[in-house]
Amino acid sequence: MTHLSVNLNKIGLLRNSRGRNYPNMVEMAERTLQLGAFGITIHPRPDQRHATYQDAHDLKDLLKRFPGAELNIEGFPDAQFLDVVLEVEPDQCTLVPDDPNQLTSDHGWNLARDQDALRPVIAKLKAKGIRVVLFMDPDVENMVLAKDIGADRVELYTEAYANTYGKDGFSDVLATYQAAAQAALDAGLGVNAGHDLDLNNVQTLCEQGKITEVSIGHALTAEALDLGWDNVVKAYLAKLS
Ligand SMILES: CC(=O)[C@@H](O)[C@H](O)COP(=O)(O)O
Ligand SMILES: NCC(=O)COP(=O)(O)O
Repeated sequence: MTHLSVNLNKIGLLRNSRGRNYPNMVEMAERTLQLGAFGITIHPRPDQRHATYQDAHDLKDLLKRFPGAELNIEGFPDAQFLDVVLEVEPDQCTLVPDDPNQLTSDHGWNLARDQDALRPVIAKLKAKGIRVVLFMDPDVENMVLAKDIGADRVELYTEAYANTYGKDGFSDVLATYQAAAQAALDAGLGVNAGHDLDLNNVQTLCEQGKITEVSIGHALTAEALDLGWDNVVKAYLAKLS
């Protein structure tokens, strides 16, 4: 079974578009956890275009009422992000190499270049008992280094997987992800996955049992426009069970 962490960025985007607290992030998170989701993910970006730093605090308070459920905060480790994460102390922090002005996350870490900057950040987060995940492209050769610099898990960036799903050449791309997941496991890392996963493509990625957790938000929110939020969360849980 693979854990489902629902990314609520797009709930924040809708909320922020009208300047009122509707839809309410905490209420949507509570509803999602009551449906059986393993956790909640948010990715507060420096411009707080969707998830905010205050959401991180509010969701941490909510998660105290759901023993066993987890809060995952994703983002680039700039000073403000790290201050918030070290104060909130989520169960998991996924470090993502995004620039502030990126539309969305679109690449994993270049560990050969970034390892010296990442090591102290990872150590500081782990000293607080926070599980640290590195957002990574599915490159087999980087997994040992990810472990060496202190990561607990990697999150495989799955846009390439999603873009080729069901098309010519997909089997080769799937093999790349499965090999990267196995290399991470062999290096002593846990394996998460995320970005552009959806109800159609998520099961194939997870069926070999190598993926501990998927975080899904954009497609899940769009699918909920057709199927309803509760039905979509339940559908993902069924696919991942
Ligand atoms: C790291 C990643 O791929 C996603 O978790 C990210 O949160 C997507 O961010 P947006 O919701 O801003 O596109
Ligand atoms: N880390 C991936 C995530 O949290 C959500 O990505 P997406 O489903 O919004 O593409």
